[in-house]
Amino acid sequence: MSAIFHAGISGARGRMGRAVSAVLDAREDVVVAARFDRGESPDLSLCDVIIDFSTPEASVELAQACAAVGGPALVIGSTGLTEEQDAEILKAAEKIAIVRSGNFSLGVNILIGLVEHAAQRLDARDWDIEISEAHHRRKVDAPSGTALMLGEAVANGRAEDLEDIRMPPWDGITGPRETGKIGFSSTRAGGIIGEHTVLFASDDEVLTLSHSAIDRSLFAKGAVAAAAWVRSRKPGLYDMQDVLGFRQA
Ligand SMILES: NC(=O)C1=CN([C@@H]2O[C@H](COP(=O)(O)OP(=O)(O)OC[C@H]3O[C@@H](n4cnc5c(N)ncnc54)[C@H](OP(=O)(O)O)[C@@H]3O)[C@@H](O)[C@H]2O)C=CC1
Ligand SMILES: O=C(O)C1=N[C@H](C(=O)O)C[C@H](O)C1
Repeated sequence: MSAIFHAGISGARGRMGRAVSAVLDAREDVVVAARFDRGESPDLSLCDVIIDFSTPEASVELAQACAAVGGPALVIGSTGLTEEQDAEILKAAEKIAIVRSGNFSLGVNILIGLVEHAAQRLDARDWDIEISEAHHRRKVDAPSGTALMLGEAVANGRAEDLEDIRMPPWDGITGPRETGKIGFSSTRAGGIIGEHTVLFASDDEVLTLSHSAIDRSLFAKGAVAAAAWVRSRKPGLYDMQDVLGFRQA
């Protein structure tokens, strides 16, 4: 058995916080040293690593607080951060190790590589790309963090900046589709856990790459694997590609 570590859960009473709690409680090598929500201040010194699925504001505050005292390490799953909030997380990662991902599932992290590969090989002059996602009615941000990661994968494959090729949602008299742009669309309904599809369409054929999350515990298991990985890393901003060993040296 690996060495015991002390974990904290931020957003502990939320959907993901409860899923993380269940995964941690089932492990013999983890002591849950802190569980906290809005308005509660954890004793950071009790934890080797904190897993955070809360809100953009709460994630930034937590990262700043941990960075100010040189630890614990963090796993951040919150989505919907602004560019400024992204920059604050990056700054905190100069002082502590942080794994951040919009999706902790193995399947999505494989999908990212497939999407980048396809985007690199399918000529942007012939192939249009649309990214669609569906989630439960309580999700507050759109497009999802995963959809944006898939957009980044397309942009990397095409050697472009996502912000330069991202289109506003289709609505009204839009005119014809601009060559080389990526469209995003979102559905919010019922209890859908998380569906993502990247559609590549030419005049002659359509290729779809997609992922379905069947149970929310999927993300919790990935986040706990990230916590076990990051607690002994040096300061820096990491993602699931690092945790899974997919990053090329
Ligand atoms: N990366 C991934 O794989 C995944 C990411 N997510 C993302 O995780 C986030 C949370 O999702 P979900 O669990 O469904 O949302 P919930 O709304 O169910 O849970 C969020 C929790 O965070 C709490 N919270 C709010 N402010 C603070 C704070 N300052 N400190 C600590 N906790 C706080 C909330 O408390 P209160 O209710 O009192 O406000 C609530 O308990 C979202 O951004 C979602 O998109 C979700 C699934 C997977
Ligand atoms: O809010 C959710 O539930 C989810 N959020 C993440 C996202 O924004 O991509 C990951 C997952 O799809 C579930």
